[in-house]
Amino acid sequence: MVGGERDLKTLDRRLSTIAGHLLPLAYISGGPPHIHPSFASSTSAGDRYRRIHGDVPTHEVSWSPALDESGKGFTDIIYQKAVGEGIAKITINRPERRNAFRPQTVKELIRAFNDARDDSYIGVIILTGKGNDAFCSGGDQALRGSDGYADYDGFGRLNVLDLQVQIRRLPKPVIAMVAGYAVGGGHILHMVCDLTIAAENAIFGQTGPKVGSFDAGYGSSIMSRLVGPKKAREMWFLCRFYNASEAEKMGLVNAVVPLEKLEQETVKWCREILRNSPTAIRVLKSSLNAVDDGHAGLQELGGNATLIFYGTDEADEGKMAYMEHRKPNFSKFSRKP
Ligand SMILES: CC(C)(COP(=O)(O)OP(=O)(O)OC[C@H]1O[C@@H](n2cnc3c(N)ncnc32)[C@H](O)[C@@H]1OP(=O)(O)O)[C@@H](O)C(=O)NCCC(=O)NCCSC(=O)CCC(=O)c1ccccc1C(=O)O
Repeated sequence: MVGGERDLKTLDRRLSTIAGHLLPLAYISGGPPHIHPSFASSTSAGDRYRRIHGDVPTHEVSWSPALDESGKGFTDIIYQKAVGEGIAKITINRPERRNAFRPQTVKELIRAFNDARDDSYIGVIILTGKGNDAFCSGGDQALRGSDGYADYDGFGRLNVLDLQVQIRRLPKPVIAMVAGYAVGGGHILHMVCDLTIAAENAIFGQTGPKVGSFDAGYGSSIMSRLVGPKKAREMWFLCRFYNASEAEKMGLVNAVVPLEKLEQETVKWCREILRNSPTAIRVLKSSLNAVDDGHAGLQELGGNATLIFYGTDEADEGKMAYMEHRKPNFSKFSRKP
């Protein structure tokens, strides 16, 4: 093949690739056609990715109980890991209180999230609530005192704020799996998760101003990002509840599925993520949070750059020179344009 012919073929191939990525006209004029998330696919039938990888498996997941390094059990949560796949599931287990959290609940959640972060086999974490009535109804109002929420030791705390930061900084995707109520501090917990899969019976909303509370941190700023400043004011000022399909339209959730399919669909999303590069996912999570998280967000993103840089010969040359008491030879590394 002569040069010109080859160039034309390359151009033709590139044009068809670009065309494949463009939205169909119907999308642009009338918005996307409604595809039930269960049937939505990451790839079009017959494309190369699908031929190589096949469909995302939908077989039933098998959970086994998990502990953290302390070996201590949990009372307020259930911590599980999927057998043979990198998924952890953390369940708030106070259904008699609509999964309201107390300081003990939050301490246990922090322990479980820490463990899932440290376990290199785990790539995705699901946060959910026990039963079908509630994901989480926020702070346990029966334990609220003048200095926060107090349980065993009598000291008031707002340790759920530490949990929110932990979820944001955790370098693995966290998926909120919501059935029933996600209200008050429970609504904020789902918002700080990376993705939310909701059952058709899910109900979302803030209640703080009704019960003399508010979250002026992530609960306000992240919400404003998710649903827009006007809608965020509506949610906080009026304290209305929104059903799953309203929440989906507002951009609060990624998908709405029948209640009986909730875990199956959530696990499918986990499996789809687990097929992808963990480092790409890690850096993307920190970059998607970076602007909103200010210096802490940049620090997280910057830490990822350092982590990746340590894997290069250039960084290794610096370390080896120090260890061998010699000058580093950085001249062999190009100053890339
Ligand atoms: C969730 C409901 C809408 C469910 O209604 P329904 O299905 O009819 O059930 P009920 O009969 O109301 O509830 C069953 C049972 O559970 C108890 N319960 C439910 N929620 C709580 C709760 N949050 N605290 C304590 N107890 C709760 C309820 O009393 C019943 O018990 P009985 O013994 O049978 O009476 C509805 O239950 C409801 O509206 N719940 C209250 C929701 C709420 O207002 N939550 C608190 C919002 S404020 C908050 O979460 C602050 C949290 C916080 O820590 C914080 C502080 C400062 C900054 C940030 C944060 C933060 O981000 O979290």
